[in-house]
Amino acid sequence: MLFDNINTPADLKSLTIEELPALCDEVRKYLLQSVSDSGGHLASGLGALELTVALHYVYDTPNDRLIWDVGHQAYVHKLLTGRRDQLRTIKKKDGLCGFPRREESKYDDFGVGHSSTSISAALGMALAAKQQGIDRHSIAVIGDGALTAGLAYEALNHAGDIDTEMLVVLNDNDMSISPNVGGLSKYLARLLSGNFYSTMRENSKKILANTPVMKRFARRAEEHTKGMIMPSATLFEEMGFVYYGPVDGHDVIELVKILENIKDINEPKFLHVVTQKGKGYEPAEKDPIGYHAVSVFDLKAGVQKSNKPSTPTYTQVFGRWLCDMAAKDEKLVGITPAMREGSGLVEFSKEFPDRYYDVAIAEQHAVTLAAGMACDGLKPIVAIYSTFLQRAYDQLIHDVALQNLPVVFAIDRAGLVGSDGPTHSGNYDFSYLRCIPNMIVMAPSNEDECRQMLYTAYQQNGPTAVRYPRGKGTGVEPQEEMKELAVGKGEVLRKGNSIAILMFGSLLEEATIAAKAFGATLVNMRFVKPIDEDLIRSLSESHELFVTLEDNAIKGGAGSAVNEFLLEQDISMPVLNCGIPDKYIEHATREEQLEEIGLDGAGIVKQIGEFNQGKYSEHLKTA
Ligand SMILES: Cc1ncc(C[n+]2csc(CCOP(=O)(O)OP(=O)(O)O)c2C)c(N)n1
Ligand SMILES: CC(=O)[C@@H](O)[C@H](O)COP(=O)(O)O
Ligand SMILES: [Mg+2]
Repeated sequence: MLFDNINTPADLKSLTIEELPALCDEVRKYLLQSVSDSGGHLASGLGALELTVALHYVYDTPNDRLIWDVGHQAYVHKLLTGRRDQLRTIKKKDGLCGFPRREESKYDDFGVGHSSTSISAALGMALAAKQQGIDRHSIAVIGDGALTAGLAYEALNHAGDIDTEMLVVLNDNDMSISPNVGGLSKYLARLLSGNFYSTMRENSKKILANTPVMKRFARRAEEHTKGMIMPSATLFEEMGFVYYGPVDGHDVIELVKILENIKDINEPKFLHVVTQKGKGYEPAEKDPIGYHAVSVFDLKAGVQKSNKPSTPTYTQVFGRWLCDMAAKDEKLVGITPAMREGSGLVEFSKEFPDRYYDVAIAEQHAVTLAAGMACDGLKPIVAIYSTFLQRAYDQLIHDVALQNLPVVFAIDRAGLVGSDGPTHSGNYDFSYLRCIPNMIVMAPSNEDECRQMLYTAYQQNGPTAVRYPRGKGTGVEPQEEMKELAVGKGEVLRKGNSIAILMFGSLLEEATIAAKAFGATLVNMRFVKPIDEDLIRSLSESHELFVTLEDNAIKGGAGSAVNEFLLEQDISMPVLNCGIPDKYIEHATREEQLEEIGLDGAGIVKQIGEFNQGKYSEHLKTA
């Protein structure tokens, strides 16, 4: 077996080019077995497999810089760079990171996870090499989905204008997580049709047209070129790149030859590679969405759709609410930046196709689009992961909040997200939202409250945010009825003695354990902004310690809001702020992450018991 002896790119280079197709078959089998055993991102890696082998075969990594956009497709990169035996640990506690990570390997040249950064980073490294007289190539591998984000064009605009050698490889599989959308996707198809047919003519139509992936692209090309005038030069050439392609991204020998031919051309280069997401595993080829990210599954049976009825996740609660609210109000529109499935908009997109907008990977555009819609009578819901909303922070402030526009931000994956690790954690939205004037910020303690908060947010005339974690909460089935909550009001769940636990968001089970352990008062604060000042004031008169609790950074978080109020009001009151400490929390399960930072029940008990030299441990009820 060829792959048995391949641990580094140097080993790879010992093979003949003719051996590479067989190697790819072995790597594909290994990848499938490993990811079916461990879970992780799969379809993208299958699609980028031959490209990964060819790049490491031709280029001198790690001296040459190779940057993977998003990085979810880089499992084969990890296999070929000394991490084969660890691949089964990927995304697990103390295991490999799910994305390239500088600290993990000298072959991981740039940390990724958020899309569309690769061209900027690769250009930065190309310029650094040039300025320091280092002989080094710089390559960015970016998908057609990632190429829909504005950041990629900022980089292309710069890279194409300066005579610095670098290579941008577009891995075009016509898929984002969902099918790719937008004019660019159609443009790439037109490119295929123009260059595609000329390439096919040159390289003998029979061979290329009959490869499944090229046949599929031929159909796609036809579809998007009816009556079109073929561009004389591609967009990328107009921006200053030398354009090559499209080429079959599963023909590893062809890829090697092309990469060797263009490697030393001293220009900004753009290689358009066409691939199939999920290539080589029929279930994934047929369902690239379902195999984008997988849990452990049986290779023979494939991923099984779980049909056991259980209480809905927060995401499902949102998706159901969106449809129910849309049925009541025709002004409602739903916007997602390329996360239809993850954010729970599949049902809405089917029931209300004319009010559903997937704007591709374009978070900044999503937010300002919503602002424009809100100016002229619509009620937009921006469904977005907390971590990805970070990319549209200025648009949220400048275009929505400053103009006090009625946009609802349905923020999913808030707080610790588990196996995707620090690049995807939503640890900061309390901190980055509550400082913005006009914002209302809510955090539900269970799935029913999530529904009520979404409804409450929708009733407001200004910008609102409801943030909720990945997965399920306390398993409370949402009521059908939607009712408006009193804005800025929390609720006392449990009256206790001298300690009051002020909980913000989804740590209700953990907070309840701690409240019972100390016989403490437990408060569901519900609103981070406006915070329930009257409740805080009255509780301060009957308690001797506040414990604030949040699945958010302590710094600037909800606990800070309590601290600020007490200080402003000259209320002297000890406060223990429990939340995410000022560091990055590594990938693990969410439960392991919470335990690691003392936000599980026992951890909160320990924090309270040890606070101020154990002053309050006397209140600890004997077990
Ligand atoms: C800024 C940002 N928004 C959204 C995502 C979520 N996301 C991860 S992969 C992906 C699709 C990427 O499509 P493409 O670049 O074509 O890669 P492919 O999966 O097709 O290989 C998206 C939207 C992200 N990682 N970063
Ligand atoms: C790579 C990427 O950014 C997405 O695939 C992300 O991993 C999805 O996260 P969820 O699995 O929480 O939807
Ligand atoms: Mg793609």
